[in-house]
Amino acid sequence: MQVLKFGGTSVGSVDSIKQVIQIIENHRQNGDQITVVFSAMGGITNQLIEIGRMATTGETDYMELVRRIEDRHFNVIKALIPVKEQSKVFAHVRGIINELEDLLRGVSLIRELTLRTHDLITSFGERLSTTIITECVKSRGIPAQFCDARKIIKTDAQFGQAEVNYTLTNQLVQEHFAKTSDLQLVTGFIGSTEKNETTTLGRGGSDYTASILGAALNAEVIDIWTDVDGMMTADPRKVPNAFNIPTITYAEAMELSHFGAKVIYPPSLQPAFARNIPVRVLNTFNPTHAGTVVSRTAERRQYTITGISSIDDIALVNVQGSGMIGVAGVSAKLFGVLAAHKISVILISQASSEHSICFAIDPRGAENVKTILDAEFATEIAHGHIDNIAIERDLSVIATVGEGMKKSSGIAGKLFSVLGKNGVNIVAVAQGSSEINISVVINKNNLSKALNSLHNIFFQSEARVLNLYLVGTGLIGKTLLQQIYNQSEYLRSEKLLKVCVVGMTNTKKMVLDTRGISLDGWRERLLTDGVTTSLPAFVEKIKDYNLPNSVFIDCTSDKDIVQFYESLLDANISVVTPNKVANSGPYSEYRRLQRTALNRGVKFLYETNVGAGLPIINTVQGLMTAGDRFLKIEAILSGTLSFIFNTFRPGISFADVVREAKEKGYTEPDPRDDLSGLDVARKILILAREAGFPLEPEDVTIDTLLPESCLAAPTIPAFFEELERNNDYFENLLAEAETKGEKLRFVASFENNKATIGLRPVGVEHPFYQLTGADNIVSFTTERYKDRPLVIKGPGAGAEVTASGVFADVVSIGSYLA
Ligand SMILES: NC(=O)C1=CN([C@@H]2O[C@H](COP(=O)(O)OP(=O)(O)OC[C@H]3O[C@@H](n4cnc5c(N)ncnc54)[C@H](OP(=O)(O)O)[C@@H]3O)[C@@H](O)[C@H]2O)C=CC1
Ligand SMILES: N[C@@H](CC=O)C(=O)O
Ligand code: NA
Repeated sequence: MQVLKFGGTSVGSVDSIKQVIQIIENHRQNGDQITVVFSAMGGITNQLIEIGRMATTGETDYMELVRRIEDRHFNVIKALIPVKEQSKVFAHVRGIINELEDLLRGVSLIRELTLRTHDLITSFGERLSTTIITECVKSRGIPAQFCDARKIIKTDAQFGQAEVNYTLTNQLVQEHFAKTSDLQLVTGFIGSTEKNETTTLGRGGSDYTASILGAALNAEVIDIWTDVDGMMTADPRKVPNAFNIPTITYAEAMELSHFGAKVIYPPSLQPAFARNIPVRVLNTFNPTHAGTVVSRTAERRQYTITGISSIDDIALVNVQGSGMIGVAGVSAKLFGVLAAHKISVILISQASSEHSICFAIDPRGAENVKTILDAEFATEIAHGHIDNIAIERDLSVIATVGEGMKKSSGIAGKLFSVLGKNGVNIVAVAQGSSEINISVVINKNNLSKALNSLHNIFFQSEARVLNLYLVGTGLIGKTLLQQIYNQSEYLRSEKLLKVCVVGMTNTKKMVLDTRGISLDGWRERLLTDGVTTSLPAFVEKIKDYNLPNSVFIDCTSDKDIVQFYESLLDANISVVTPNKVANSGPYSEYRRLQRTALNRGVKFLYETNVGAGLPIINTVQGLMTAGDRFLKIEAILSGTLSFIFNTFRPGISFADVVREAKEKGYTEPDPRDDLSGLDVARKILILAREAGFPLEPEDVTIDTLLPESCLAAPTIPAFFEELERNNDYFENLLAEAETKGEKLRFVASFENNKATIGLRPVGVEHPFYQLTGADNIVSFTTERYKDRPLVIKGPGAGAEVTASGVFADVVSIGSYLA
């Protein structure tokens, strides 16, 4: 025997009832012996409750609602039962509705609704749905019988939530089923007392009916047909990556449902559980999906945890005081009084110091709880043994559930670490000794971020999402987007990293979309959906979204944007940038950003500040971490100037060579920054700082290579004009060097706390002499690299190598967060 149960949405419309009948027919074709339980059509039970309420107040409009209920059932008859059989069924249903109307008239007369009458009113939902479906099934030639559960499920007289008399019920069920071979279609949710008064079975009612029948008939399986593909690893409305759980134990299902997973109500499965009958949760609207099997033992799984659930709004009550330490009975008194007032406690946590106990409750009852406890502990509070009862609101609780957590170490570590890296503060923690649930209380505004980052980390085979916000879609920004686009498949399959650009902006337009901006059409998206740029608004939105694993990428050379870095880092958002402005201002600002990132456990990365994608900053940081000490740095740090002095020849215009450097993507957005030496000054300053020296910008001496008039040029076109005018000056510089067999190199050096930069002619014996193209070279002399320096050399400017360095920083954050 198999027991099937169809919930409210499954029997909620003509189309869905057709689906249900199809499922029943499939079972019959397979030769399965089945019994089917039905809920009321979706929404009807609530309407019946409302009708009952209206009747007690004397409102007569309830008749209108009764008509609507009747119409909904009549429409099913019209659609699914052959015309010539309809009138008989209409009459039958009308009879049931008449009974309801008589009852309501009575209620309306005495203006009183007892729980007993309430149960009787709500019983009509299941009676109506099951009646019409029985007729539909019979009209298809299937021998079927309507079975009113009130005849076989016997309960006590606790109306609203009656207790089942299993001995009597089992006997009645077995007798009933022994008498007939017709398919039994049973009303869910209802039963009756021994005096035949109608009762209801409380929360999870129809599932409970299926479970009672399954247990009494020793069914091989109970199928709960719903409108979702079984239970999910998390609520898919909050965690888009949530997926189906194929098997789950009763205990896990119980824990998850306590924390808000509402697909089934596991306590109602207790009779099935006691007899070790598996329960399948299936989708009426996707019947071939395997759903979820709930059973005593789940098969071995891929993941250590089974699901994550949450209660979105809770309040935490904190009872603390020195008078609690070592005093027996405080918690007994506390929880005794809560129980006496029927206050349900969601979670409890007590530190072993016994100094405080905190517990979570429904926030709607918080004021009441405070009043109760203030009264109960009035003496202790008056004597100062217990502090005032404190209530904290706007909190959520997240439960991480799984049998796989039992005796497996590192789970809590992982949980706290991922929340920590995402800046989610943990207010309280509880783990039961069953070890299948770790619950954390957090601020409500972090709920979505916490759920998503936990889901991401525990369900490892799915790619972890890295959420990127890009400012600047110029040369470097657009090249970066192209590289991300080209590499996304590799990152997803080989690094389990899903890189998702969720915001982008330039000086004109900005667009934000938490679902991600498609990278093969980002320009169009920016044009069509973009709104006028406002950097403060962009940054505020990023903080508002509060997405896990967020990275802000600044691909501008803007000076003002850096003012946002600190608050972003403070909000646990990592920052990656090729922009040198933040790191080359006052030392205190540089230091503050480093500290903020460190304190927040997020990353501030800027490898491309020096030598573009060449691993220069990482190398310096590596040496520093390992305890080396820097003695001297000598370097060529400008790709632009390298290129210029490797290309400029007598007879070629110097200005044209600079133009060519710009076209090749080597220069700063404003090439005056390269030619004036400012760009190199920033780089040597950053290198010195990374090497542990607290230099200020004014500590860098610049021997400029430009004539005064070029330096003073007010615009970029005027600058190029000045370069044209000074062509002789540059030719002379070159000629002078060449006569000595030397080459011109713009060299930066740092030694004895002093940084200098300037044009230096270098002879053939000098290591910088051979440099070609736009290459950079850096030579580090340190305590450990003293006899021969550590040298890094290669292309130090250009869109591809720079974007690639930015990209590498971004991906390293992905690995760190994982
Ligand atoms: N080229 C190279 O080899 C290297 C460059 N870098 C650094 O990379 C950075 C970017 O350079 P590059 O791509 O050439 O510069 P571009 O001028 O090509 O692009 C800058 C982008 O930033 C946008 N932008 C500027 N200010 C703002 C603002 N306030 N708000 C929003 N958007 C803004 C611009 O918008 P719009 O499009 O509307 O003008 C543009 O899209 C610079 O800091 C540079 O120093 C670092 C290492 C090497
Ligand atoms: N304009 C710079 C680019 C890298 O920072 C250069 O020429 O080196
Ligand atoms: Na670099």
